[in-house]
Amino acid sequence: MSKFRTIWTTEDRYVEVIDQKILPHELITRKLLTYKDAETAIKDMTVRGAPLIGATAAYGIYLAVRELVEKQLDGSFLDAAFSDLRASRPTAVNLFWALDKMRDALDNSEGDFLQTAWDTANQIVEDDVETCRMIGVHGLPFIEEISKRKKGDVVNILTHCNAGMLGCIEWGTITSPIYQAIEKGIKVHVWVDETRPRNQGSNLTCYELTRHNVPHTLIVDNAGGHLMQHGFVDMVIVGTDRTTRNGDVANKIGTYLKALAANDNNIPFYVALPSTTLDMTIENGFDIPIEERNQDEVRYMIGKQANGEIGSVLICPETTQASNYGFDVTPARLVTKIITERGVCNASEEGLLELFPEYK
Ligand SMILES: CSC[C@@H](O)[C@@H](O)C(=O)COP(=O)(O)O
Repeated sequence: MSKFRTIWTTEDRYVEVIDQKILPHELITRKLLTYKDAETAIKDMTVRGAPLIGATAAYGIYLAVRELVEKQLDGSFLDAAFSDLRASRPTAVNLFWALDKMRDALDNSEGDFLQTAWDTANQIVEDDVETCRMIGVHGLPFIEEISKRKKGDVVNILTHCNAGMLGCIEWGTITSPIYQAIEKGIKVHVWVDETRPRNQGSNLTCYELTRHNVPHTLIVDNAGGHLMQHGFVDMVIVGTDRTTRNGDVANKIGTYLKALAANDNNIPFYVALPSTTLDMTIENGFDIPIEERNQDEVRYMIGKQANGEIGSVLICPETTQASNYGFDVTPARLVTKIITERGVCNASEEGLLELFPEYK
């Protein structure tokens, strides 16, 4: 299966990303020349998805070191880069993980800081590719099992937001088992929640499933419960932006409601978790900072208009105020299993520690 990447380096050692704000209508790339470009790309969601946010921040630090060296700036410039990038988005812990990793590497560098920053950021990217591939290896048996039970009939999988390769580097977390199932000839169909207000489901998940010839159907965010009640969903699989010590899972707003509906209908609810999204410093999900974004993301909808132009339309009275929480927390008790690059575990401290004993 041919894959594409969401972030890559150029011959002149800058960084390029896909502009996810205008997918699926146009495939345009943006070159990041400074750490400020990386910061803006994260803030305005040119790039998004926990692992990709982390990778972009890591390259942001590389770009800051490069600017510092080229313009002979002092260390306060790098400190500013770290604090600006840290403030770019609050919920996905991969951002802070990647920045800490860059800080450690620079603190322990024995000479060429620029090379250290370059190597470390590149390694973060390559590691994510392998992590996602392995999540697919460990997640595939769940799809295989359902396929066998259904005697080779289509396995219907519901997902929310985009935890595909567009949220990562390659493979994706929830899409990795799906792509690997398709490669094995298993019949799969994906129900894609549109995921208001930014529509990562309709814009991004549908885009990448189309690109990989995966049968899928777009549904409104409120359809999942109905589909589950009528036996049209065999499993739910979602990504995460931060999973805490007790197994609580923060993910795109609306994930919790899908977990409740899955639980009520005895449908397994899986979370694909790269270890870079694990936050063992937080006991439970209530302490996760939940992003609140601009209300206009709710008040307006963006799309391609009949004249071919990409634009927005107001969908409520001019004076109506909106609230825009970006994420919610699914309690561990509603999660059937967590699928990581090291294997599968229960959504609990015990379960996570079995796979990640270094956090004991
Ligand atoms: C592998 S990506 C996992 C999560 O980051 C994803 O499910 C998600 O919620 C993305 O939110 P976004 O606001 O688009 O960055």
